[in-house]
Amino acid sequence: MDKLVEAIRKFDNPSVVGLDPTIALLPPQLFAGAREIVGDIDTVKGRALWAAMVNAKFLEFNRSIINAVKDIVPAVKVQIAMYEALGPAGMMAYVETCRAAHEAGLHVIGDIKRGDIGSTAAAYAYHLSGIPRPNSEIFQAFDLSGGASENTSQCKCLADDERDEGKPDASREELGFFPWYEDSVTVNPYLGTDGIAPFVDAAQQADKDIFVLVRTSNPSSDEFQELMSDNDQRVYEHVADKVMQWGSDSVGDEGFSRVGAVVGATHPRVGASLRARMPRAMFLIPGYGAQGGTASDVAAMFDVHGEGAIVNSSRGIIGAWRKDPAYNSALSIEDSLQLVGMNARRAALDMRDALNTALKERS
Ligand SMILES: O=C(O)c1cc(=O)[nH]c(=O)n1[C@@H]1O[C@H](COP(=O)(O)O)[C@@H](O)[C@H]1O
Repeated sequence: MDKLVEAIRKFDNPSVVGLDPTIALLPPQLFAGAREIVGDIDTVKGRALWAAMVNAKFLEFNRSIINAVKDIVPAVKVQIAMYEALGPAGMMAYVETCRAAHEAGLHVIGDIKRGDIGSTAAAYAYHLSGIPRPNSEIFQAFDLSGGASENTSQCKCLADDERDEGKPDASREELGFFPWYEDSVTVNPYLGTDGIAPFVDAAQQADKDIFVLVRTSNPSSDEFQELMSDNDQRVYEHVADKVMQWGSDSVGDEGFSRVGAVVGATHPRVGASLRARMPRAMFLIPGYGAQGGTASDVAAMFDVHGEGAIVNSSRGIIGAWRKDPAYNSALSIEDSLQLVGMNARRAALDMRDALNTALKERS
């Protein structure tokens, strides 16, 4: 987590902007003329065109936000569900969003919330470690290796593209190619250690991080997470102990392991107790703003130095333009996107200031 801690310090801002676009969060003028372009929505072609158009607009919208906040926030969290919902083109919009954020110098948290049996988790973990070269196990499993020169050259070509951008170092080159542009991903611990271990290994290999769901922000999260076990511990406390264990071999120079914890802003008391229980875990704290969490709710989830946590707001930032009286439907696309960016920036600055004030006031 060293790089994330450094980025937070650089901007004196422990917050992350969530890029969770939906059609309702985009200014309607972005879809002007959609009917003519899409034609008959009840045809396969019409729906495919609509999905492609929405994805292109998501990307345009995200870029305007990234540009507006890249000099004041350290990170973005990109929620894959919003893109996946639109089919294959959505995955490209996800990747291009991550790429745009990465190229703007932002730390990219891929909110992919994966978790599965070990062999499947190993495949998901390629989000971090990169897609392997053709002579490696995953290609053999799909029978794509064995002298398949075409595949070899395809992979080499993708690696070359990256080399041209001057990104990967030699060890990354050996691993494979990196189409996702994520610095960390979220994972679900419900399947236990074998579902998490591949992510920990991949993170270690690729100098990246993971965030494990420990105490989530949503209303029914207590159905399982608060259950009491035989030894008087709640389920989320067991998960917290596992997070510490999974991260024990990867504590960085700043004192945090590669295995962080997701703790909802909507549980201030539990969050404070988890802080003490997981001193080496960086917290990713969603639930600020739209879900009701406030700066004073999350202040106790930071460590004594006011570090060790990053707070996410998605709708509260990317949808801030909707409350701006300066918005009107006659604005041009360019002007509406400028308004989106300006409001996102203002909301992000307000959030930064609120968090820093709450951190100062608690001591
Ligand atoms: O892992 C997450 O990021 C996450 C965990 C959690 O407990 N609660 C939670 O809201 N999230 C995510 O954080 C974002 C919250 O969005 P807003 O409520 O709009 O700020 C969404 O992408 C959620 O999927």
